[in-house]
Amino acid sequence: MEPNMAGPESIFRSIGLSESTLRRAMNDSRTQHMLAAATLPEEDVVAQIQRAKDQFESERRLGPGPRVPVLREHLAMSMAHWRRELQKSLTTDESIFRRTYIGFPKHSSRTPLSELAPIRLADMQVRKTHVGSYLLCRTFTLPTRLVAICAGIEDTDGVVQMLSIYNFPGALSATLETLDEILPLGTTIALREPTMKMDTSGRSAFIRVDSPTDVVFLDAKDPIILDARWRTPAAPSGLPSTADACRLRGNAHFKAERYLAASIAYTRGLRFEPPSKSLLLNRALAYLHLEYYSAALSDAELVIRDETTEGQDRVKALFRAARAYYGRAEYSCAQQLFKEVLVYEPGQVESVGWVRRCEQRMKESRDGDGAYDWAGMYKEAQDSIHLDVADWVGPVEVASMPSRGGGRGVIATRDVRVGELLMVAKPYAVGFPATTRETYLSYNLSTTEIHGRSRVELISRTIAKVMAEPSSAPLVCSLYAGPDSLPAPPTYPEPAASKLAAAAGSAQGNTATTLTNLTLVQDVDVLHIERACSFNAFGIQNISSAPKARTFDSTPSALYALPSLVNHACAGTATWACWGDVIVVRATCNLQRGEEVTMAYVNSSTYVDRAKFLSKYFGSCDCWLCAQERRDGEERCIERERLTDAFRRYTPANRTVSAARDFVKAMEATYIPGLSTAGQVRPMMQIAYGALGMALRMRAFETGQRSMYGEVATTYMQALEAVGITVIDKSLRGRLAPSDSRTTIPIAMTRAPVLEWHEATLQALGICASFYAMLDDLRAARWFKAAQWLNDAIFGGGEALFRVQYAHVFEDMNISACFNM
Ligand SMILES: C[S@@+](CC[C@H](N)C(=O)[O-])C[C@H]1O[C@@H](n2cnc3c(N)ncnc32)[C@H](O)[C@@H]1O
Repeated sequence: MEPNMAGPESIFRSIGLSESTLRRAMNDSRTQHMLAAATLPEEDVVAQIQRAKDQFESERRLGPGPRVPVLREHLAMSMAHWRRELQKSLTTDESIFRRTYIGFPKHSSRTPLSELAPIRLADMQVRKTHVGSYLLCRTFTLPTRLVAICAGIEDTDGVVQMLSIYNFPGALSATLETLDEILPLGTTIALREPTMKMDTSGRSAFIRVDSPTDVVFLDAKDPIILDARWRTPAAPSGLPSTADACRLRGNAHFKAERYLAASIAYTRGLRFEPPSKSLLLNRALAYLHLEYYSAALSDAELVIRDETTEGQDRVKALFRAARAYYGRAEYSCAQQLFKEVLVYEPGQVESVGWVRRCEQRMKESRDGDGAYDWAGMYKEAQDSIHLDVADWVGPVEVASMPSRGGGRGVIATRDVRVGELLMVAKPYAVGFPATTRETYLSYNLSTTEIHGRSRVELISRTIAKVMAEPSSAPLVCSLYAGPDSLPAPPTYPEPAASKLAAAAGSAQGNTATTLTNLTLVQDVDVLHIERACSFNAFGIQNISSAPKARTFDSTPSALYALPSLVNHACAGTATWACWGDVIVVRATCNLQRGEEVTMAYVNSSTYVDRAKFLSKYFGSCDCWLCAQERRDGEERCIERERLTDAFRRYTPANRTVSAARDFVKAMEATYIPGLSTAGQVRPMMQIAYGALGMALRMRAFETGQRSMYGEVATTYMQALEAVGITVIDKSLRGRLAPSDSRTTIPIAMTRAPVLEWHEATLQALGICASFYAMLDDLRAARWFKAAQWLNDAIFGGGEALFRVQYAHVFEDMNISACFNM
């Protein structure tokens, strides 16, 4: 469900570097280093990952060894150096490339601090996770970051070591101001079951924390701190010492859109003056921006419950609580509170708007397909990746599928028609490709892939959400995490689809104080989350934007709940499309009750391409299309890919009718009549016929030979047949039966095209345009309807969506009049 790698050109395009930055970057040694890594041929990526695996294995075999001491001054100097480097990279145009590994075994503590015994740095060993122990320490340097947040720490004996905390919420791409708020000088922490490792140079040791929940931020009044005797004096933190000063500091962060830093500053303020309403209200707002809705709700409710709260404070608290409920998809509760705001401030424009939005969301989650404004969503997705719509679960449920990894799948709960809506799901979390100068290369040891920033951010945001919305943790825990995952994924029927869907939005039972003290209550298993992302993440190709080249970091990466339980089939019984970050699944054929809902994880016509992609997730695909193509033999499949690549490399001027005819002929020759897929679904033939149709259309247009359009129409009909569409009326001229009205559709409305649905709609429009050019308005109108039906089967939305989606095509083909025919 993720894009493949591509060459440097598309990588740079996907990173979004400007020409000037690109030129500068090309002269930078780190760029060359990144290019060398990112454009490695597949075998080299595999080899690099194997080397990393070997290194982990040899460290495991070597076993624990003595700690490598480090001098306080040296550590302080290198921290200061890395901090300067970070500052420089954040304030200059320099590009930075960060390399990280995911998917290797790592520890996340599940034992509460109170049940752990203290350990000192001097008693720790390298290559060891100190299970059963905690390390009390405090930072004696300012923090910096590479992929992880780093700082120098000392224990009560004054012994020092470097600390690296990976996956801290909000720390990816954090500025120094945010880092200084998370880990200011003199921060006292307890590290649960810490791991000491050697760095990659093999010269120095450091403490590596993978799960941010293993870091416990200690309050000055904590018994552990009260009992501690430090050999060295604490470094002055420079933090404000009154609630009001913390509020001002938080407000400054808030203004600069550093919402995590703001929330931490407000939290510090609340330690001085616990019931401060303004601090609670401000923090609730910061949490809303961070999408930590349960935490926001908890703060707002504290203010609401206080009987002395009145006036603007009450209005703000009600409004923020309502926004939090809305974020948790509890639209009815949200609406009730927005209405309460209107009691205090009748006609307040914002709340009036929100009441309406709640109404619309409730309608969507109740009524499904007809309640969504598909055309509006399409337009909205052109400007914003985040769409505001409700989830909807249609006639589907989770079922036991023992032969599939994870043991589950999704089935229809009743008979379903082609094109019927099956589910609409908002993402659990989304990560975005690099837009700044900071680029990530992440080597995945579970799937032997290379990822970019989008995957690194997805993992980090998933961790943050599990921490901020603890009630959603079971959802993430239950996702399939690959064959090596421990513990094994839960067996069917738990958790059922409805529970998964509910957990995605609801936060019942949350303590909702997750970030209050920066001590996070929900333990996070980072390895499971990394692996769950590996096996369930979707690469978002927004239907409203031009398709992007598949590179290691070209598209946002998202995690969904119920859609993650749908198994793969290249010719699936359903198809998925992303409207912004919202995934919409529809049936591609008529389904009987109990029939499995499957969809293609990778949308490619070529068997070779699909097989390569899927082999990383599960052996080979057993869908009927792959079985058919395998019968043709690997050589022919490779030949089809070669022919397609060769034709695609032609310049437009060279894509002549005769070149396209040769392409069709050569492609036909790869199918053996009788033995192979001849006469059945042949997605590669759609490409060839599509190319010929296009070449013929260009020729007809250039020469003005109207008679040529007949062949254009026939060729496009053949293209449609190649993707499984039954063309009922292939006639090019002559009278149609009197019953054949303009609205009679000349194709069988029994299944959507296999794989290349967008091409199929364009080809049906090409047929329409051909009849229109031949002055056959009746056939043109009928093929126009066929194109709309093909689009409807995949996207729904009827004529309204068809109009916005293909407006430019109607204009280009000069067929806009067909709407009125
Ligand atoms: C996104 S999950 C799908 C749901 C999964 N079956 C579960 O129980 O959670 C993807 C994993 O399901 C399994 N799977 C999906 N489609 C499959 C197929 N066609 N053949 C074999 N395994 C498949 C693979 O193990 C794959 O990595």
